[in-house]
Amino acid sequence: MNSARTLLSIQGLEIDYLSRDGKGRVTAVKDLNLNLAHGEIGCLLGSSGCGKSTVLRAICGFEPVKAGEILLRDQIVSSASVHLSPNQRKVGMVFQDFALFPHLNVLENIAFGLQHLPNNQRSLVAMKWLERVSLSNKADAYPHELSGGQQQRVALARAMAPEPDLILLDEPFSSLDIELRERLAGEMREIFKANNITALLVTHDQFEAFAIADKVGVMADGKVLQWDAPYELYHKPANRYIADFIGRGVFVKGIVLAGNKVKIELGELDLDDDRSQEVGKEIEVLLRADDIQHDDHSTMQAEVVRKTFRGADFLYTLKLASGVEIFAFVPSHHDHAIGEKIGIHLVADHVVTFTDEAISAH
Ligand SMILES: Nc1ncnc2c1ncn2[C@@H]1O[C@H](COP(=O)(O)OP(=O)(O)OP(=O)(O)O)[C@@H](O)[C@H]1O
Repeated sequence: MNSARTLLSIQGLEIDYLSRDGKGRVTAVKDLNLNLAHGEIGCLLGSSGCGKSTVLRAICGFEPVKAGEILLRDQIVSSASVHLSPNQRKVGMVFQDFALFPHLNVLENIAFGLQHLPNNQRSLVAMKWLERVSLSNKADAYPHELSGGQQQRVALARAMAPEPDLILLDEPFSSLDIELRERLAGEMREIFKANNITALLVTHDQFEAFAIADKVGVMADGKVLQWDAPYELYHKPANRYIADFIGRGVFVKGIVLAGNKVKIELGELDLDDDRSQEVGKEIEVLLRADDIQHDDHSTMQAEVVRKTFRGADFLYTLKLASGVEIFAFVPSHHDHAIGEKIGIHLVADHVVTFTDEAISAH
């Protein structure tokens, strides 16, 4: 049963389409589950074609569902036998290209969704929302006179003004410059939190997802594989696919030692596991770029084989004596040449291991 604070609940959702040759059906979403509480920001993260947009369209009421249920405020709005129309759902949508009306000025764009209010109220309410996105000085401007980031804020104000229960955003940063995206994701989060807005967005960019969302669902092949806080996804990935998809890391071989430890080429790590592992068993250990620290005084050496300058740090690809390549973030004032050997040590304080399909994460 849903908790009283759950706003959106999706259970066992399945959606299919007519196949391109028209002869059968193809499944786009299957067995998808998630819950979003009031005031929470959720994000579906996955590569192209995994079914993200289909889920948003189904929540809006634009896509019929084959099985499962979508509930808003504990009311079924979509199932195999129930289908509320989009305007019965109190859901707002922000499209990828913002879809502002070019012939209306900013204030008129926002007022457009407020037809239910008397005329004298519409401009006042639209102005209030324009102030909330810090654009009251642009009320008379037309969309083409605004920057991409400003257009996005107008689109947000327009979606928020009718005070829907839930706002859905389809790739809200994809038409903006890459450098802007993370900053705008942070700004959007602040606007949603300040106005207690519940929102669900989709993106294929994990940095955007992490910058904005309280809960992120990693999607693959029509399913949400893990629905969790960004920190949990990074540090406690539920399976190998997620560990691989999130962050920069590699899997290295380890041997379980007595005392619940694991030995890898770089040293020993505590498994700290409730389920003790069989001594001598070979397992895989996830090593992220932030688990390796550069240390000039370390006797453990690795060769720089690749490096990417990221401003504050370099992402080094380092080759160990065995030939295994690992990643390390190193502050950018440590500028080492390709081919140079540098000292490193292991700083992993949580160990993510995989044995065949099973996983344990600490
Ligand atoms: N109208 C349609 N008819 C047939 N198949 C469709 C239709 N819409 C989507 N699909 C298929 O359903 C699957 C999921 O599509 P969807 O657009 O939801 O993915 P997505 O994760 O949002 O991708 P993207 O990031 O590229 O937009 C894809 O395999 C796609 O080809």
